[in-house]
Amino acid sequence: MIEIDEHSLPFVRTGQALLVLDLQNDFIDSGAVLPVRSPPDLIANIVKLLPEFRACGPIISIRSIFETSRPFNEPQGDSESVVTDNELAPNARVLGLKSRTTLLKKLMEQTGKMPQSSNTDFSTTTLVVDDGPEQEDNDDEEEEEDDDDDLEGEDDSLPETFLTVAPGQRQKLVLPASPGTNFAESIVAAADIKKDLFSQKTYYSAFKDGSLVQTLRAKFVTEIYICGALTNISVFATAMDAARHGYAITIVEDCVGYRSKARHDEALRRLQEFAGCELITSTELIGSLREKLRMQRATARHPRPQRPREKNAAPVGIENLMASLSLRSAGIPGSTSKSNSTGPSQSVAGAENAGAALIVDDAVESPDIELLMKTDIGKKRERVQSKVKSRRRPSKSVPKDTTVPGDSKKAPPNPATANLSTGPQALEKLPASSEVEKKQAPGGIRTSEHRQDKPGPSRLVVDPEFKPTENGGIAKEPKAAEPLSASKAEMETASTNDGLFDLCEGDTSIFHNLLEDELEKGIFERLRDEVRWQKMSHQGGDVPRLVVVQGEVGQDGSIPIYRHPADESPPLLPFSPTVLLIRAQVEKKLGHPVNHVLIQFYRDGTDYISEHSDKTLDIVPNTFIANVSLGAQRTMVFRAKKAHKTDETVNTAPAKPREAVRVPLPHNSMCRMGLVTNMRWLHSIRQDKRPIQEKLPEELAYGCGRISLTFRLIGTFLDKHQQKIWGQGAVSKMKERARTVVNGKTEEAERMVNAFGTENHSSVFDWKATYGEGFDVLHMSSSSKLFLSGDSIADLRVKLTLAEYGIAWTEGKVSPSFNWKSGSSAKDAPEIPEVFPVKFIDSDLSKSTVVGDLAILLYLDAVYGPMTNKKAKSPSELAKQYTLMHQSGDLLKLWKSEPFSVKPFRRELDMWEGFAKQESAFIAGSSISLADFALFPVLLAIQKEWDDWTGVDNLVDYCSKLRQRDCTVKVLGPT
Ligand SMILES: O=C(O)CCC(=O)C(=O)O
Ligand SMILES: [Fe+2]
Repeated sequence: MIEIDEHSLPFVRTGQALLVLDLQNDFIDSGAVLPVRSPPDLIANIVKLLPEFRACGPIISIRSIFETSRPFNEPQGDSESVVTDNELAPNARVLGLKSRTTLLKKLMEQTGKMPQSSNTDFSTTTLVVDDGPEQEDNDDEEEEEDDDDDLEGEDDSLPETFLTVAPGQRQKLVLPASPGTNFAESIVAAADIKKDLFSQKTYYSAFKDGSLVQTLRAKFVTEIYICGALTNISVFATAMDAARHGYAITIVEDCVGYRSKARHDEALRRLQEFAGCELITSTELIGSLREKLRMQRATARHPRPQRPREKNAAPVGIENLMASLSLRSAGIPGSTSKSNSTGPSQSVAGAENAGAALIVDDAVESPDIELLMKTDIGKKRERVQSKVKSRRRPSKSVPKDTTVPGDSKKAPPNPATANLSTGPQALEKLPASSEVEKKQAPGGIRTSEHRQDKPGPSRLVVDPEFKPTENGGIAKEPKAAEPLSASKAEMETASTNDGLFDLCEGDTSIFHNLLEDELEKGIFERLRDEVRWQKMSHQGGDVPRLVVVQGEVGQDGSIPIYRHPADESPPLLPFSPTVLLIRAQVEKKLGHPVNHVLIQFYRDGTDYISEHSDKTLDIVPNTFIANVSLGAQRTMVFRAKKAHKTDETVNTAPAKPREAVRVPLPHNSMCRMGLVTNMRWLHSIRQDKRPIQEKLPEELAYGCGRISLTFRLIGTFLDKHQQKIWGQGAVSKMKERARTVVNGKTEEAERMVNAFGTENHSSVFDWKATYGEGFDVLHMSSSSKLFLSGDSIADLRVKLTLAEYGIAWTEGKVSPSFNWKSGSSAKDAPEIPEVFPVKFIDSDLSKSTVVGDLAILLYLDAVYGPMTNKKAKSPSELAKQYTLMHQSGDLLKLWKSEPFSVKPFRRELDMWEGFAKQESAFIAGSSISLADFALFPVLLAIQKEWDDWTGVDNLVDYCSKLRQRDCTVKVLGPT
């Protein structure tokens, strides 16, 4: 085997591209068939952005042309993800459809019938929604337009899913060679025909036709910016696909067009949540691009020292290689081109259209790191290496009537003193002493001043049995409280631990060397192999990291519950031994206990968590959130939230890129995040797709895997049956008055999701007003869940039944147990079976759960099957169905028997041939039944390997008939 020294490989700086989607006459022209008129400045914003972006990376304009009808939001393989009204929460749907309903009524009056529609965003919901009362628009962001669903005067009978036609329907849009597919004039005028690329697609997603990835690869693009139309259709499908390809994606918020604000918002929400997309405004992006160019010019004028290489390392070859290709430079002012691999390493690899995106910037440290950190693009470029930096901005005073758990009253730090050399010196800016011991804790938390057993900070104890204070158990709010900060003893520990302090709002710190040697040794591997990781899936894709939730289980079986907007949460398991040891150290540093941990495994640099604020509905006020990092170093990016419209600066301050602080999180460190920072800043762990030559050894350590443990002190609890809820974030603050949990997409769930949204975008957040009443919502998802077993026959049996009965489901996967030491599946985890049985969780209020394929079949048949709404089957019919269902197992057993013996197997096949030969259409009678769902997957599996089907012609016919059936096509695709 040839060993490759990764560090001697040529080093190429990767770049970004702008995708401009579907800006064609059918959508943009004054006579557009499906006009996209929101936001009103859409085209103006894009036109302004194009020349600015061009200087930094390729622009690829892509239009759509109809080829064949494309499925969307279906489970099968080539279906694409888009957002239609069906994906909206019920209230948003009412909002989104309000004016459409009026329109529809008009249309009905005109035509005397309903518009034809199949599988459109219009079909299922419009008919049932009345013009409800005007909903309050929760969105308080100044720059966003009002709900602009007003399509008065336009033909809205066309669905937005313009590449999908129902049988019998005529395609009206994006027809090949029609003027509607021409790029809009304004876009052509703003294009640079020599530099920009133009392409076309026949799917919603620009990636599905296959050539885009190659184009991007050839240009070393790893970051994609997307603009165009519609946010919820092509932009959404493209970004979802881009995420699957591993690109870092940013949506230019005011450069994506839509027809419905509700669908636009939902698409952006999902893109952030599921695809890790970031949002940026065109003004911010232009600011960043300019800053980047300025940096490049400065760099060109003052070449930086080359990254140290090992003495005998091979020379960097890519510059020579690229220089020898006769490619055009985009001619960026100030850029230099060097083909000398031994000189200072700035060089331009001038690929066609790539522009500055390929500038090789190989410096160890930027002389102007401050600047880089301010630019959004610069952030992605810059490597914060040995010099990490603590930046703060002046703490804004929080309005009196605002609940700010853990707010700071400290004097605003002077930004001028928060410079590169901060680091441990910043300790002097810590408050002189902790207020924690003195503070009146919220209801349910007892402060014990004198802990005899252990030295260290005083201990807060959350008691699930707590009696409420007069305001219902919550801390007296909205008094702005002192930050819960480290005690003096703690600070001393911290100072010897070389961390970073006073970050963001001054209440957030990084502690290095959290665990002592003895505990630290081998902890990554121990934890990795100890906890039972779960893959979570959302929208057909996996959440980009593995997760597990652990917590303190009370003697009565009660558990803390942390709610945030997600379709599903893994079940809470008791703290495992290694986690308990880490928790003890964390509590020491925090000065208060924690009772809940979300453990996440970022398997490599492509795993990430998108930008968010932690939701404080269930987090006890005046506490910290602790993120412990083990394994490979990653960077946490804090980005200040947009200014709130009540913020006095908002009308006077010019739009500028939002402040960002990048904090490296080394192995064995802990980020102690204060709730004021959480309120005013978003945080994320972005994808890190830099080539390994660019990464630091600590970023490459542990096979690039990182485990984070997010500890919180939770004040909301569930009883052991997970049926009753009480405490801080629930309606009842007292256990004695615990109320029944609410599941499904209810009005209360929607209010809770809206409240979460408010917390995510408000930099001044009124906890009491938003969360004070409490929510009893537990599971929000209304679709049923299917956890596949990996046994293809069992899984197919269930899926066919679901598809036949028209039950919507989303698939989850329970990750198999694995042994990270050997990289194979676990042999030494006997308590976890190798194959989990297939599990179905229904969408009913009690989330009825059935395990095992045949059990699920019986359940589905009983609850959703034809017997439930038609006349009951006769006992003899049922007897036949159930018996044959059972007997399909015998066939499977014989087929799988080791050693395989032909005779009994043949005999069994002949028996089934007998059933198939009977007049009836299906195996147990004239209609499809459980016997078919159970048998057909077995026959399909046999057909894959067994060739001798002589004498069983009826069985063969039976198989091909079932293979053509809708339910099978839905699950397996067409033959
Ligand atoms: O992995 C991390 O350190 C961040 C996790 C996080 O922010 C969260 O789970 O809310
Ligand atoms: Fe977080």
